[in-house]
Amino acid sequence: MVAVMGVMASPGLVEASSATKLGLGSSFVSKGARLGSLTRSLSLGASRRLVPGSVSLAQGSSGGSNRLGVRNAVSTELFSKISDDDYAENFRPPHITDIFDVPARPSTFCAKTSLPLPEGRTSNPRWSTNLGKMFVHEDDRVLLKTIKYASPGSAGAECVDRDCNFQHQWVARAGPRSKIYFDPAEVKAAIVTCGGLCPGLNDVIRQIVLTLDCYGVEDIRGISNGYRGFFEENLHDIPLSRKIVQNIHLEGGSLLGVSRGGARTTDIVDSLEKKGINMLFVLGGNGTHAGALAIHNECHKRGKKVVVVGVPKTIDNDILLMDRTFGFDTAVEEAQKAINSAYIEATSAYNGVGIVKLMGRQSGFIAMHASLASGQVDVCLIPEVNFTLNGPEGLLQHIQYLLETKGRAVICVAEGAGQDLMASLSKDTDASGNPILGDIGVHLTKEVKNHFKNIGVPADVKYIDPTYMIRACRANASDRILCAVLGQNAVHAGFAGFTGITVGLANNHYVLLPIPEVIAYARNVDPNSRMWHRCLTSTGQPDFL
Ligand SMILES: Nc1ncnc2c1ncn2[C@@H]1O[C@H](COP(=O)(O)OP(=O)(O)O)[C@@H](O)[C@H]1O
Ligand SMILES: O=P(O)(O)OC[C@H]1O[C@](O)(COP(=O)(O)O)[C@@H](O)[C@@H]1O
Ligand SMILES: [Mg+2]
Repeated sequence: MVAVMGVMASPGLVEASSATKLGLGSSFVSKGARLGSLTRSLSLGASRRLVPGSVSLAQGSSGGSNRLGVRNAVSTELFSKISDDDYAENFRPPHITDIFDVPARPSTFCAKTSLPLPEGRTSNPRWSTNLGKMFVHEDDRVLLKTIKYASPGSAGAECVDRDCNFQHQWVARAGPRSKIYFDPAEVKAAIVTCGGLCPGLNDVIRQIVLTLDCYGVEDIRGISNGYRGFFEENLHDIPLSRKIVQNIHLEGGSLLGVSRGGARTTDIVDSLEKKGINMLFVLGGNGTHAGALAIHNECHKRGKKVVVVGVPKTIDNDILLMDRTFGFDTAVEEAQKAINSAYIEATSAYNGVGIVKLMGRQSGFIAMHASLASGQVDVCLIPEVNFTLNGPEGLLQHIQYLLETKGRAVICVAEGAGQDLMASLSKDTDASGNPILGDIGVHLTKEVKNHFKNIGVPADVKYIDPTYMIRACRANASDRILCAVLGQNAVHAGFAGFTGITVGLANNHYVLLPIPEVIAYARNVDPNSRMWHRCLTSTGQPDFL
């Protein structure tokens, strides 16, 4: 059980001593922000699930404090003492045998051949001799966090008590098990891709199909256009095989198509039942995984032996507990072309200003990493950090200063940044419930042009929006490897009987995580993180507040 204990606010832990020109001080997030998310997760947490990342005293990686709107110092008895056992319980991936009485059988996975097994055989005799130690032990675990912080005030510290005691957060290791819970001949597998596009979707689809094939599964289908493909009459399933997927990774997009909206769990599970699907692979982000969890719960409620396994897809990299999600690396790399173009335009023009907008609805990871990587960005703006346009500390004044001192300015802005600066802030949402954002790139461009026009200084402002070009491209080599391992591990997890889980790269190892742990809230850039400070060090920008 979780025993509540108090942690008194100690301002020294979280507030920077002095606000420097670099603005590091004001970027520190208050303890209140952190506690806000813990309180939220606990009060919402019907399942008593813990969100380990949300209990830091000194770090605010869950939604910038500006988003959570909780900046007060906290002196109430809010913190929970979380034991290693609590973590073990919360990270235990749900298993089909938790609910159904299903016998284990020897694995049919054979990585070396896709040839059908000889008549009457359920296992391949070559394993023991040829494949050596290929199976993961069911008790293998990966340590999620590896740093022992000496103080809650240490950079990036995540602590659950005032002494910052080390917590063993063990999570299940991904990979093929020697025992499986499905007869491949009886498996009807389906793959669905939801939400927005992301480089690498086809790689993951391909790897799931190839791995299913290695287990001996023949009935594999793709669901068209996301969750809608389950119930929209004009959408038809796509048969999948090793041959069909062989070269799909050479193109961006999704062979199956994507969509937003259509979170009709009952209809989806009706469709699963009708089609006899018992192994469902769901590729998508936070919303998709919420849908996958609902499907998993509904299947179990109906007594259907179905495993639901997620593969996190988010170009924004906004899923908790993972080192990175596939497509992110490619996005950062593709963004370099746009930033470099903005830089060339800005440096070649007389008083040139280059503005590049990158994706990142709530999380500025792409903008932050792309800015840091490029070394050509003077100002990086992300949703997690507020800024002002006007006044002596405002962005426009700084651009003027850059033109005076460098003769150019390059701005990289995440699409979710500065939403409060636009007059007609829309409350509309897309079909999935995501906020429809104002175009901060267009707004900034207009404001910069107006500013220089008003003060009678010529400025040549160029705006580049490469967002969909970045999202639609094929994955780079590094992401393709990530996709390969995640896709393969998703199948291993399904055959091993895990359900309501997702696969991920955590602390450089491949792991299985219960879905609620990764979607408790969107992962954000922590304005107090070392990475954001590195970005600020590189750009040299002030804090604009
Ligand atoms: N809370 C939710 N519960 C169930 N399904 C959801 C939920 N949020 C979104 N979905 C569904 O998941 C799919 C993808 O969601 P979306 O937010 O567009 O993309 P992403 O999965 O990348 O976050 C959509 O079909 C949407 O209707
Ligand atoms: O135009 P669309 O399809 O709504 O996509 C735009 C959104 O897609 C994203 O790239 C990723 O969103 P998802 O993770 O929900 O797919 C966001 O950064 C962006 O706001
Ligand atoms: Mg979403």
